[in-house]
Amino acid sequence: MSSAAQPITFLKGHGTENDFVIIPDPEGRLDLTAADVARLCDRRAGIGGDGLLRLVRSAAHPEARSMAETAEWFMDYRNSDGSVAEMCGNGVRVFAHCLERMALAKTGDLAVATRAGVRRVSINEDGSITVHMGKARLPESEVTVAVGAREWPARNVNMGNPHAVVFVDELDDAGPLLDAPRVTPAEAYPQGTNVEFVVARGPHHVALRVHERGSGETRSCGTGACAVMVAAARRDGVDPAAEGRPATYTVDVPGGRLLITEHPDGEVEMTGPAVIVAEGIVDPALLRH
Ligand SMILES: N[C@@H](CCC[C@H](N)C(=O)O)C(=O)O
Repeated sequence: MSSAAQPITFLKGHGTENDFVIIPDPEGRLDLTAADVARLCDRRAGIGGDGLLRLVRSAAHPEARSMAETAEWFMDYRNSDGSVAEMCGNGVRVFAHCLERMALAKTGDLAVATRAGVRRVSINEDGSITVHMGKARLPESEVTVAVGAREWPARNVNMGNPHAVVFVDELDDAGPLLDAPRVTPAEAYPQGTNVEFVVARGPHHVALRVHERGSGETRSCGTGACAVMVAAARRDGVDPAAEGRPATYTVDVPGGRLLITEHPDGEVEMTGPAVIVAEGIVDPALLRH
């Protein structure tokens, strides 16, 4: 059934102010085009969001069917320009919170299928949510990020989706980030990348700004915070695999705070909030274009 033919129920939520339009579509009946997603995420003409989370049963989605035995639910994540991304760290917390609120999951543990694979999620008693984000990959490629006339060396970190992590003196050094930073060489990121600018705040404590692929500057990025934690740890000479003990960093984002732990086996765990702020019905006219 086409998305424009029927009223669509939505929720609006955020994780550290990385905000999402959430569309429950358990049986995978909606065909949301990139233009539909961009309309829904438009902050003036639509509902508004950095991205869109569609809740679909894994068994009902061709990209997730193979994960259906381990994870009942698939997070179909799109950026606000309608592009598809492999993973969204803040999104997966909001996704799990939404399942719990809709009585589709219980407090405790659940598995969520994503394009980057299955992620284990724990809904904690205090309302915070912990996600096992998988292992960071650190391709050795030399990468440069430039904004206007300034440029910096960057670390290439992959958390299922791509990141270029830049250490700067001040978070304002990169200016207003109205356009995507230039990242070279282009071959390091064949599908484009998210870019994080990072400053140290204290021992095991950093702060970031992020320009997201497909969404622009946002107030938080969960996968970005994980990429930053791993890059900052290596920069500080901290390597849990070599030391045999986990390392935890506090990562401040413009919209709040995330706690990120890297374990000796390389697994990265993220804990942070998830909030639902509204529910409603989309006027089908919004998607008639
Ligand atoms: N905000 C997200 C990341 C969303 C995807 C990203 N823009 C991409 O294209 O990879 C997060 O919290 O991780």
